[in-house]
Amino acid sequence: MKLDVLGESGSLDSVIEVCDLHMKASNGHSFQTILTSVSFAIQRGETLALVGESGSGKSMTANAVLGLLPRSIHVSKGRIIFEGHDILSVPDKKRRALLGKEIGFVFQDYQSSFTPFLKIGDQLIETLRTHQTVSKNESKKSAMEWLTQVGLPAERVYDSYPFQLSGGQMQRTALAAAMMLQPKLLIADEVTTALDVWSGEVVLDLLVKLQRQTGCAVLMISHDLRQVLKRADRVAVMKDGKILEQQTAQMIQKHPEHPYTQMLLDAKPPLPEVHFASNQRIESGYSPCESFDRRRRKGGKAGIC
Ligand SMILES: Nc1ncnc2c1ncn2[C@@H]1O[C@H](COP(=O)(O)OP(=O)(O)OP(=O)(O)O)[C@@H](O)[C@H]1O
Repeated sequence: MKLDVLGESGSLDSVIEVCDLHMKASNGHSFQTILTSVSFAIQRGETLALVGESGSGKSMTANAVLGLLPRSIHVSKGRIIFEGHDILSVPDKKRRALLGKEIGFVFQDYQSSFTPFLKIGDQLIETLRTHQTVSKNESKKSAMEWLTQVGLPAERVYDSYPFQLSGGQMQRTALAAAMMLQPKLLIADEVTTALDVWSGEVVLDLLVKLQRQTGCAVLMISHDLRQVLKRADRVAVMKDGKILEQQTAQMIQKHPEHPYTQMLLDAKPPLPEVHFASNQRIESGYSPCESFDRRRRKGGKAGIC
C-alpha cells in the first residue's frame, strides 16, 4: 500500500515520517504508556538525532520503525511512513524486504551483528546476495570496496572471523555491511556505547562521511548530546517518552528552549580531540583506537591488524 502523504506531512522529500506515535507496554495485568505523541520527519541526506537519558524512549521509537518491538509493547496510535509506505500496516514480508535493503541499521551491540563461526567475507556476501541479484565475484568486489571505505584492511578483515576483530573494527564492519546495500535510511542506535571514546568518534565520523557520499537519511540515537551536536542537522530531545523540543543542532546549542535541554548542555564534558583520520587505513600495527580497545577488553580477542 503506497500512501500519498503530501498534504499530511507537507513534504514529498521526507524519507521517513513518524506521525503522532504512541506506544504502550503491558506487564500482563495493565498497560503503561511509554511513548506519547512522538513526531518527526527526516529528509534525504539529513541526520536527525534522538537524544535523551536512559529510558526516554529512543530505542523503542527506532524499534517501531524497524518493526522490532518486543511482544509486550505495541503501537497504540500513530503512523510511520517510509517512502510512502505505512510500515506499521505493510505485510511482514514487505517489511522484511525493506529491512536491511532500504532501512539499514547499526546497533550498539556489535557482537550480535555477525555470526561468530562464519568469516566476515562470507557474511557480507550473503547479506548482499540476499537483497541483490549479483554474482559471488561482484559481491566480493563490493564487500572489499566497502571495507576499504570504512578504513579497514579489506583483505584481512574479509578473511577474518568476528572474534579476530576488535570492537572498533567490528563496528566499522557493521557500518560497511549496512551501507553497502545503499539504504535510504540508516538507523544508528548508540553505536559508540560499547567502544572507547576514540573508536566511537572514528565510527561516527565514518558514518557522516558515508552519509555524505550516499545521501541517505540518518536517524542517530544517543544519550550523548555533545556527540550529536557535532554531527546532526536537527536534534530532538526526549524525556519520559516525549519529545521536549526539536530544533536544528545550532539552535539547540545556542538557544535551547527547554530547561532539560539546557541541563544536558550544561552537563556535557568536553570531548577529547581525535587526530585519527576517519578514512585512514590501518596498514600495519594497531591504530591508537584499536590498541586502546584491546587493552580495554581484558584477555579479549586479538586484533587483526
Ligand atoms: N521489553 C520491554 N517491555 C516493557 N517495557 C520496556 C521494554 N523495553 C523497554 N521498555 C520501557 O520502554 C521505555 C523506553 O525504553 P527505551 O529502551 O526506548 O529507552 P532508551 O531511551 O532507548 O534508553 P537506553 O538509552 O537505556 O536504551 C522505558 O520506560 C523502558 O522501561
